[in-house]
Amino acid sequence: MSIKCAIHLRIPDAVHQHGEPAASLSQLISALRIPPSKTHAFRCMMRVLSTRSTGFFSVQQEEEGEELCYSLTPASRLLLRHAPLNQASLPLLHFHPAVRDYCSVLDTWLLEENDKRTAFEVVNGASFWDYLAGSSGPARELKGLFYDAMALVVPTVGGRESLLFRGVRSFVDVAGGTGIVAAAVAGAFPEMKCVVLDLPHVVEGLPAAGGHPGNLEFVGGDMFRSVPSADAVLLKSILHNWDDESCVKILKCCKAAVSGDGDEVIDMVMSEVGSDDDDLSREIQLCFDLMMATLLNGKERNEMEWKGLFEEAGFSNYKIVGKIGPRSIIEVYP
Ligand SMILES: C[S@@+](CC[C@H](N)C(=O)[O-])C[C@H]1O[C@@H](n2cnc3c(N)ncnc32)[C@H](O)[C@@H]1O
Ligand SMILES: O=c1cc(-c2ccc(O)cc2)oc2c(O)c(O)ccc12
Repeated sequence: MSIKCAIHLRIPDAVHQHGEPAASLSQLISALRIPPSKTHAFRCMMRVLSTRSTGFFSVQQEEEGEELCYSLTPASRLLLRHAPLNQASLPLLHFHPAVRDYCSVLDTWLLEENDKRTAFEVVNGASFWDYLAGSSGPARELKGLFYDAMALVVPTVGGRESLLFRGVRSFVDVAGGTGIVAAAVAGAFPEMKCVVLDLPHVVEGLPAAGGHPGNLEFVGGDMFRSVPSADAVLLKSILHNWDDESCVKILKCCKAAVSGDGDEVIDMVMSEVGSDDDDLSREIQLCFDLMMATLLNGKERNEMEWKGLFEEAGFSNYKIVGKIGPRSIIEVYP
């Protein structure tokens, strides 16, 4: 809650604008117009945001008895309004009422035996994807935050030097959202025909929004029914949203669509306890696994589980060709 508050009040920007030396508490109180009746609470919040484990500000005290002064840390730099890698959408997404409310009923949801709905659906009356299609203010706000947050996970798959797209003349980003990854690929490979397939309400109006390379096309559709034909397809952060049966359906549609080398899957491969993955990657994988199990009917999978899905969908082989933090790149061959 303190992070959400810091983002909304733009505390990192106030510290940044103050410049060197670090901003004192009273300078921040004055810049942010905190009334006298709330200065104690503001001080408490700044202290919480400055502990070693929270790490949003570092604190200095020039001399004993003098005021504490605050400066930015790598974490709070990511919350600066104009930071190129601004990450503010992620905490705001998780504090959106529809998300916050479903997270607060997990105890009763876990005990409900005869209800196959996700915790998100129980609380919000619609699946996550149907909710995002809604036209209410909160739905539009969540949709904006969600696609902004997804844009933070744009792995470096799109560069000209990327081996993933060698010899590929056409590719489809299946459920490619608002096309951030596909636009990077299309820009790096102007000779390649690139298509983003996603639900109609997601891609509606996107080509006309401008700023997209000419070789990028948006198609509204349903990946469970059909995927446009191409040399290769990409599935990034998709299969972890779905149960095994749905994944096999999606993969079969992808297999029917590809005429070239095959599919690229970018998702997490759950590491085993004691593996080479660092603790943070493992912790992120575990949190995503829980989020997928409660927000959607999805899950994170270990290598054997991935292998089982690819085999059941009729693919001949697969190879884990790279890692990006907690995520892996898996090539899957027809
Ligand atoms: C987690 S997002 C990933 C978006 C994108 N691949 C990325 O990594 O930024 C999942 C996407 O699946 C899309 N989706 C859900 N159901 C779909 C369906 N039946 N057909 C096509 N896209 C679908 C959603 O609209 C959403 O954009
Ligand atoms: O609700 C989310 C949030 C994310 C997410 C996590 C970390 C980031 O740095 C950015 C975005 O990812 C999601 C995702 O991959 C998904 O399939 C569903 C929901 C979410």
